[in-house]
Amino acid sequence: MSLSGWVCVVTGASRGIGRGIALQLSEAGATVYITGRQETSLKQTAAQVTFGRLHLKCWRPSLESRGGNCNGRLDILVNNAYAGVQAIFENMGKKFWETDPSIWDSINNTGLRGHYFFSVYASRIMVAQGQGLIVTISSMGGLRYLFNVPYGVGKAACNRLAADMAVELKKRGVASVSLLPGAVQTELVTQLVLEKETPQGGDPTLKEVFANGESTEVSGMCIVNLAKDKHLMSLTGKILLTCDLAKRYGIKDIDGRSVTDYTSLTFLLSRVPYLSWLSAVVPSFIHLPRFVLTLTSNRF
Ligand SMILES: NC(=O)c1ccc[n+]([C@@H]2O[C@H](COP(=O)([O-])OP(=O)(O)OC[C@H]3O[C@@H](n4cnc5c(N)ncnc54)[C@H](O)[C@@H]3O)[C@@H](O)[C@H]2O)c1
Repeated sequence: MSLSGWVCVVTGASRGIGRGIALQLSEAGATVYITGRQETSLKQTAAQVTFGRLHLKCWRPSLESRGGNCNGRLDILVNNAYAGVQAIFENMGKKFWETDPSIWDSINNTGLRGHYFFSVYASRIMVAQGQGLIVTISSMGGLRYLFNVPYGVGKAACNRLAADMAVELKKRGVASVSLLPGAVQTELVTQLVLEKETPQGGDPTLKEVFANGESTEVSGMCIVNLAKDKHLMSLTGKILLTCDLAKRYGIKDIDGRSVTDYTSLTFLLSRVPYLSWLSAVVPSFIHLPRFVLTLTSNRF
C-alpha cells in the first residue's frame, strides 16, 4: 500500500497512538511531519523509521497570524495530540465536582481546541488542492460515559468536529472522519496500568481491558488503508471504529493478533461479572448494531 509522494501531518507523535500512526504512514512511503512538545522524544520517533522519510517540524500557528503563508502540499492531517492521559488516571473515580476544574483544560485544550486550529490551516491547503483527508482521533468516551465528564464532552465534540467539517469539506473533495481506537497499549498505559499491581485509579478491570488492547500501530494501519480507499468519500463525516476498519481491510495487529472487537457481544458480556461465562459460548461475530451505539449516547 504505497503512499509514496503523500505528505502527512501527525500531531502529538512523540509517543502513543500518534507515534504508531506516524510510523505506519512513514512505512507506507509518505513524508510525515510530526509535532510534539519535546524535540528529544520526537527525534526518537524519527529514529525508528525503517522506510520512507520522516520529517520533523515544529508547528508555529503564530506564523499564520503574522502573515505567514500556508502553501505547499498536505494529503493527510491526523488530529491526535493529547495532554490529558496523566490527569485522567490521577483523578480516576472522582466525580466532576470533586475534581479541580482545570482538568478541563488538560483534557480539552490540546485534544479539542488544538484539533480545530490544525484543521483550519490544513483545510486551507487541502481545499486549494481539491483533495485531502483529516482524521480526528476520538474514543468510545464520545458515545458513552467513560473516565470523567470533560473526557466525554471532549470526545463527543471531536466526533461532531469531524462530522461538521465533513459537511463543509465534502464538495471540495476533502474527507473528514473520526477514528475510534479500542483500548491501546501505549507507553503511558503500560506504565500507569499494565505494569502496576493495582492500576492507577484503583480500577482492576482496566488492567484486563488494556491487556487485550491493540498496539499503537493499528490506528496507523487503518489510516493508511483509508487513505487509499476508493470509497473514502462515502465514509466522510462518519465515526469509524478501528475494529471495523480492521475487518474491512483485513488488518491484523503487528504481532499477528486480531484486533479486539469491543462492540462484539462476546466482549461486552465479558465485562459483566455475572454474565461473563456466556462470552465463551456466544459467537464472536455478533456485535452491537452501530445505531444502538448512537442511541445509547443520546436522550431524546
Ligand atoms: N490510549 C488509549 O487506550 C486510547 C484509546 C482510545 C482513544 N485514545 C485517544 O488517542 C489520542 C492519543 O492518546 P494517547 O493515549 O496516544 O496519548 P499519549 O499521552 O500517550 O500521547 C499524546 C501525544 O500528544 C503529545 N502532546 C501533548 N500535548 C501536546 C501539545 N500541546 N502539542 C503537541 N503535542 C502534544 C504528547 O507529547 C504525546 O506525544 C487521545 O485523543 C486519546 O483520547 C487513546
